[in-house]
Amino acid sequence: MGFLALDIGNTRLKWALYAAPHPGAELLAEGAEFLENIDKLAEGPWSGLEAPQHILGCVVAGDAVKRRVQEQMEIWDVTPQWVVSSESEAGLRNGYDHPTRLGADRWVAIIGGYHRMLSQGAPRPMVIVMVGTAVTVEAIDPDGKFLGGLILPGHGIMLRALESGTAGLHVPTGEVRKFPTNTSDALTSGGTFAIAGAVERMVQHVAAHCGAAPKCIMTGGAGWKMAPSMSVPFELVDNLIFEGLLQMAQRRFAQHA
Ligand SMILES: Nc1ncnc2c1ncn2[C@@H]1O[C@H](COP(=O)(O)OP(=O)(O)OP(=O)(O)O)[C@@H](O)[C@H]1O
Ligand SMILES: CC(C)(CO)[C@@H](O)C(=O)NCCC(=O)O
Ligand SMILES: [K+]
Repeated sequence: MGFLALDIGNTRLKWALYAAPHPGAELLAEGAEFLENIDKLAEGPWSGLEAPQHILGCVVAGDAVKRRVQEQMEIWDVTPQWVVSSESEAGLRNGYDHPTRLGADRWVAIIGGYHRMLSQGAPRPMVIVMVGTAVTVEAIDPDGKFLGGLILPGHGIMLRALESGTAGLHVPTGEVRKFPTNTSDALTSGGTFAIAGAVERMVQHVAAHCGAAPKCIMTGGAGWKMAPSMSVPFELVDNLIFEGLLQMAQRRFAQHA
């Protein structure tokens, strides 16, 4: 009854094998690979796994990467399902102008975050931040409507853009400071507070729109680096996308168990 969840981002592929396709299922194995290394999954980390019965993934890295991953899955006799953002799923409504154009990772994280919030008490508005290659900042109302969200360059992209667009900004990573006094600290702090500032604005917008302070969740590979610089309380969640995939899997697969 194993369930393999996949999150294929623009930098890394993250995978997790669960004993069953529902929230709370036991985690049997997990891993992450940079996209350069995904052609070795079948002969490497996946070679010793018990064949999963269901696979559900979200991909934002493009069709070529998706095909490469599907090739690796040929060691098992199972057809993977890939998330496509829709108008509604798992109690959420998608307010995007064109719902299917919303990044699948964003939709899955919204579903995961909303159900995490519901499990903790009375419904609240939410802000969900994913800090990966790109940064996304999502707004959800207490009834489960995704209101809209921001897309920003991630820290790495911001730094590379500055390095390639200027002559004098090639320096090592610095520290986050309120008043940076060297180039390294100025760049690192600039990127960090650009993200923190965007999040703070979204928190204000959601509070004004919904009339209540939002519950805030942060996730993504670089979430832990951002957490100390946030101005409002955040719950840091290790992999919200897996939580969302388990919610979706329960609705798609569990009844056929
Ligand atoms: N000091 C920093 N603070 C915050 N973010 C940083 C810092 N240094 C690097 N980063 C960013 O962290 C990003 C996320 O890295 P990581 O690969 O762990 O995230 P990810 O969630 O797996 O990304 P994706 O899902 O988009 O593949 C890197 O692409 C880089 O932009
Ligand atoms: C914004 C990213 C890159 C975040 O991973 C991804 O969700 C994506 O490619 N989205 C498609 C465009 C959109 O969400 O509007
Ligand atoms: K991601």
